Amino acid sequence: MALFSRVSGSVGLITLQNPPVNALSAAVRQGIVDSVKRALSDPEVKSVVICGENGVFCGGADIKEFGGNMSGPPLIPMIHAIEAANKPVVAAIEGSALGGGLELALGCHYRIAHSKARLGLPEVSLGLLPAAGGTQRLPRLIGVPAALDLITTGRHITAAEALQLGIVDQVTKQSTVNAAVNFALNVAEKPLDARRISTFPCPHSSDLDALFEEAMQKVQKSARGAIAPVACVQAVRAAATQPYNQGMEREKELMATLFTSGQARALQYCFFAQRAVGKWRMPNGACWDTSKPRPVHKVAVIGLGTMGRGILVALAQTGLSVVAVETQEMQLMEAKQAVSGMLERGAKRRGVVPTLHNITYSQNIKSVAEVDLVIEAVFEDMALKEKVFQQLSAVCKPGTFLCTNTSALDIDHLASQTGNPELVVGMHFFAPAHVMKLLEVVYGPRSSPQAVATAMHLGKKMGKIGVAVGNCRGFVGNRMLKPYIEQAFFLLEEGGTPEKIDQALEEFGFPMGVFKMSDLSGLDIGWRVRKGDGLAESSAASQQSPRIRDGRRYSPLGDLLCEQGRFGQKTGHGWYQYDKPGSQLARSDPWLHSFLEGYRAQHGLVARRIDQQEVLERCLYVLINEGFRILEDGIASGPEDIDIIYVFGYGWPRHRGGPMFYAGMVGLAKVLERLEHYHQAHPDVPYLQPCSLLRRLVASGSPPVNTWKEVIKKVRSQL
Ligand SMILES: CC/C=C\C/C=C/C(=O)SCCNC(=O)CCNC(=O)[C@H](O)C(C)(C)COP(=O)(O)OP(=O)(O)OC[C@H]1O[C@@H](n2cnc3c(N)ncnc32)[C@H](O)[C@@H]1OP(=O)(O)O
Repeated sequence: MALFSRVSGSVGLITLQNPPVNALSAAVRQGIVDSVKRALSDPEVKSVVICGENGVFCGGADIKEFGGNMSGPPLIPMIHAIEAANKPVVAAIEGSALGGGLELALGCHYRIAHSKARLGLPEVSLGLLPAAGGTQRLPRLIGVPAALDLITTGRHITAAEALQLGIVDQVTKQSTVNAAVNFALNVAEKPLDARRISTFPCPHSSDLDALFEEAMQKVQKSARGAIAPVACVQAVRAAATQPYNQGMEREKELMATLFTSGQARALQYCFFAQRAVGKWRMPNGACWDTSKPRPVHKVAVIGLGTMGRGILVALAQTGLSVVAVETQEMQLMEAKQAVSGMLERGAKRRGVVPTLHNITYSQNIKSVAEVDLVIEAVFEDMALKEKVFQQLSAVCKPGTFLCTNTSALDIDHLASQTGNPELVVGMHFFAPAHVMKLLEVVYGPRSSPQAVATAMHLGKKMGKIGVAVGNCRGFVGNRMLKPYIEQAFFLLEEGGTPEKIDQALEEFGFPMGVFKMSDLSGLDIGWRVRKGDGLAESSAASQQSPRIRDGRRYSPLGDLLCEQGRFGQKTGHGWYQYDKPGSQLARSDPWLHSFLEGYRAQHGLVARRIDQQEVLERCLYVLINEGFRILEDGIASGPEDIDIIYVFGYGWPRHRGGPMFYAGMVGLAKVLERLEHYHQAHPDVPYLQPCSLLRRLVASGSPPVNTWKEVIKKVRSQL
């Protein structure tokens, strides 16, 4: 809805009403159309202000309407009618003016924003473009380069930046509606011709071709196969090179292609999935409604290696007081310097004061006695973590939450080392922890709902997307990664190369393939785990067949590289070679190729040609299959949890919606058929055996992803 009222005698005030973000639903659009007509026909009204209820101007088109039948007045003529009005229309922007909301404001003759408002055209992140004239008006208002930046990145800007760019005419710290009404009173009789953005010429540089070529190259490089950013550039190009009406036709044509694309569906699914995971639910039904987080004022981080430092930075940036404990003096000094640098650089980027004074450094674990929550980030070794948890349990005040940043170890076992296992949860951050958005909050069988609520709440404060998951080896993300990496190793044995396998995965949209990723994280990490599991034995010492473990196919390739001291980027050699230890540019390594040839010859393996399709099917479907097992086991509460973990923690291309959504797009029957096919060819690889939940979903007609939870409930109730 939109409410019309008359204020200050002659100002027509139109208030958008659609909580929580005043999205432009059919009813809101109808309300605007009716209110504008009323304002223009009322002789007492001399000027108009458009604002949003509850301190939010407008969050844009109603995304929930996109999947269905879109009724109600369309946006474009509605905005044209506002721009063509013969009375001044002022947008009073508080909170957010995003997407269609900003396009509505660009149709107004003036824009006044509150200093805390955020503006942007984020349609690209939903697989769309600003198709209510945004691609045509914005470049005419602020020039091509600035418009390209905002439209292709979808970034939200502050009111100050909007003022600097010329998007808004005034910024206020007072009541925006009052400021806009006063402004409207002042401009009531002013001519409007120079205020209609669609009539502006598009300001250009002399070499438009070069400018757009550069923009297109930049966008294609970062888009990783997403089509919307490319369409955004094409639409802005139309604004720069064609008259407004023709540009609008081009915008419409490009939008028509995007609107029905699978990518737009995937990206919109991600939008809602991200919000759905924020409303976590444990198997016992605990959620925000039943479990309130306990206030956390003081936090401790134990262990200042790479992960601990990142966590410390993220915590300090929230303004919380943090105690940082590192027992090794040298490591403590290095960490202190590194953390200060990270905080200073981050503060400079954000134009704020660095929060260095929030941190107290100590070598003594007893200094955490008064904190409300501890995040342990010591080396990934169970014996060491056990000891730390025993110490924490002894020194912390009663009620302190004890969290571990383990990426795979048993939360329940660590909880059993303490006097209060209900206070223990996992907080699994992703490297670099001050940058990566994902946080797996892992509950064990004894973790209290309040501990989960507190960890989720703290994560949100740190700017993380928390996903609450159950306790199992590797939790969700790393558990699914294991069969994915295993398949990549098998593909190498069968004739693949790191380059070809990585290329297939990068063309799919991952920022880096499995082997480059493994070189980056360090091959020794997996080696240590495999040694701990009794899998990786030195080839000389091994009593077992080198390629079989417990009757299952096993590839010792990773172990053999580690035996050679090839740990990846940090040693200058891994699956690739690097100019020097620590360099990032991966180059093909002839040594590796002859090593693979020798290995195949030694084991009687005949290399065959492996195409891109096989790489994708084997690596991705096996990962998806494990995702179904995770759902069946109740470790993740729904496919959205898995998808958000993969999109935000593992580089899964967002425009493909996450692995579980992707499986639905490919067709569950096809995923099942290909898994059966590969399992038949490799019966000694249990991960390839299709999971029973997948079979059940296919048998029940492959229902859409948002209905799987019902099927899962049934399957689990029958177990
Ligand atoms: C035919 C098309 C023609 C023209 C092109 C125009 C296209 C568009 O305008 S597309 C939409 C562009 N807008 C956006 O992408 C903004 C999306 N929203 C946000 O970024 C944020 O929600 C916010 C910054 C506006 C507010 O953030 P926050 O306060 O953190 O709240 P939440 O994100 O949790 O959202 C609360 C609640 O609102 C729902 N919601 C938000 N935006 C929309 C929307 N545009 N349409 C429908 N629903 C929206 C969101 O899902 C949450 O719902 P739940 O509480 O049920 O989870």
